[in-house]
Amino acid sequence: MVDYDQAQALLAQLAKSQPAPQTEFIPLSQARGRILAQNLKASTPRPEADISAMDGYALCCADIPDTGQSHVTLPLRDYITAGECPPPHQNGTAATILTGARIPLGADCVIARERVEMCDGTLRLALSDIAAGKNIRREGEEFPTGSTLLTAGQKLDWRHVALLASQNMKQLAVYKQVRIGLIANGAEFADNAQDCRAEINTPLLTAMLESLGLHVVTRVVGSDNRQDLQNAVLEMEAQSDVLITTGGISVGQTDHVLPVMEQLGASCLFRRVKIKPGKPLTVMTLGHKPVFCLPGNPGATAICTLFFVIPFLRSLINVKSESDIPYTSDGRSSFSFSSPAETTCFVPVTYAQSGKEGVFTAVPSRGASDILCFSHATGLLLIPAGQTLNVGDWCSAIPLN
Ligand SMILES: Nc1nc2c(c(=O)[nH]1)N[C@H]1C(S)=C(S)[C@@H](COP(=O)(O)OP(=O)(O)OC[C@H]3O[C@@H](n4cnc5c(N)ncnc54)[C@H](O)[C@@H]3O)O[C@H]1N2
Ligand code: MOO
Repeated sequence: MVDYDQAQALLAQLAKSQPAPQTEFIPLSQARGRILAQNLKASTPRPEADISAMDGYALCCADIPDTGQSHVTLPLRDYITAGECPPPHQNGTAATILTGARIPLGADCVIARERVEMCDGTLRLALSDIAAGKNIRREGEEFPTGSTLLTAGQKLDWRHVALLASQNMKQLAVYKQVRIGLIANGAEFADNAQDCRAEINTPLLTAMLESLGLHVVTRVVGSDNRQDLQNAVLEMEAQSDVLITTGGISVGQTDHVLPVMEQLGASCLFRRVKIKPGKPLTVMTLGHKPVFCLPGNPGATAICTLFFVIPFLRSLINVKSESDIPYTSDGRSSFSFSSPAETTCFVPVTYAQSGKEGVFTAVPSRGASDILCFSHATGLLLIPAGQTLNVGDWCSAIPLN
């Protein structure tokens, strides 16, 4: 049995010993949720050229005669739409221009259509409306050529897809998805069990892990038969990079995960951790493949995944933590809690803003099997073994959403 810090140190070592993530090229349409494996510098600025921000009329301020009048008239010449390269500005005229169209060389101001009057094909506009640069989006004002747009390790969502599209990227390099083989086991999950129970852990873990950009394959072994479990392990091992089992890792007569793994030649990285909930957590390696054996209680499974499995997988797939929801939130505790001398405890909490500071409040939990507490909580606090959290203490929580 190891303590929390020893388990984390062993997992960090195990992560280092894993092969470097492989990359592949995918089309932009499949980029969402994947981890970028290349840096992206702008080869095209945005906007690509000086363009009009309004439907209106392009003119050159220097052309406007100072007549001392409040209004001025200009003949209308060209008609410029987005997608065409307009001829240069003609002195003393205005050109009709649509939003997004390129500003003709020599023009430096756009007056919105609704600000002018038309009289016999001539434009009448207020002098006070005319100002150099008005309603013009300048080339590169969002970003010039050469600016860094994205860096490797970025988990891609619609924001990054927009940047990739701006560079006309049809293909991009991403890390190959780490494949997770997920096995739940227990005779209570067979459809025909006398006392059939709802199987929660594979949907729970799939939802957690897929949101990290991982590829998850699941298998529920609805029996307490050791051979069935062994067959499932072999089948899943062949199609995954990391194996996760839930249930059957404690000391009951039907807890077959450990003996099956040992029979298949797996070595133990650690067996049980001094944490609550989640004590039975065991990590093994089958060949080079990491195997996380999580306790069956869904609350314990969720906590072990958040504090052990996900940090391990994040380091494996090179994902930058700032590219996701911030990994922790900080605030003061509104309650006190003491962890036993040797056991690190996890407490579900809510987080609310009070003045300039966040405040954590404990959410009641029935322990390792409780899943409702997570829906009432926004985060989890870790209270190290032997330590007391007092009211007003500053602390950090892992957010749950
Ligand atoms: N004599 C001892 N008994 C137990 C100990 C111990 O140290 N000595 N540890 C307890 C702790 S702590 C935990 S946690 C559990 C973990 O046991 P297992 O990992 O072997 O899990 P199971 O016995 O298979 O199941 C426990 C519980 O969770 C339910 N479960 C399991 N899998 C799922 C699933 N996929 N979906 C929903 N619910 C699941 C299962 O029905 C049981 O109710 O052991 C304690 N016992
Ligand atoms: O560790 Mo168990 O998960 O507390 O019930």
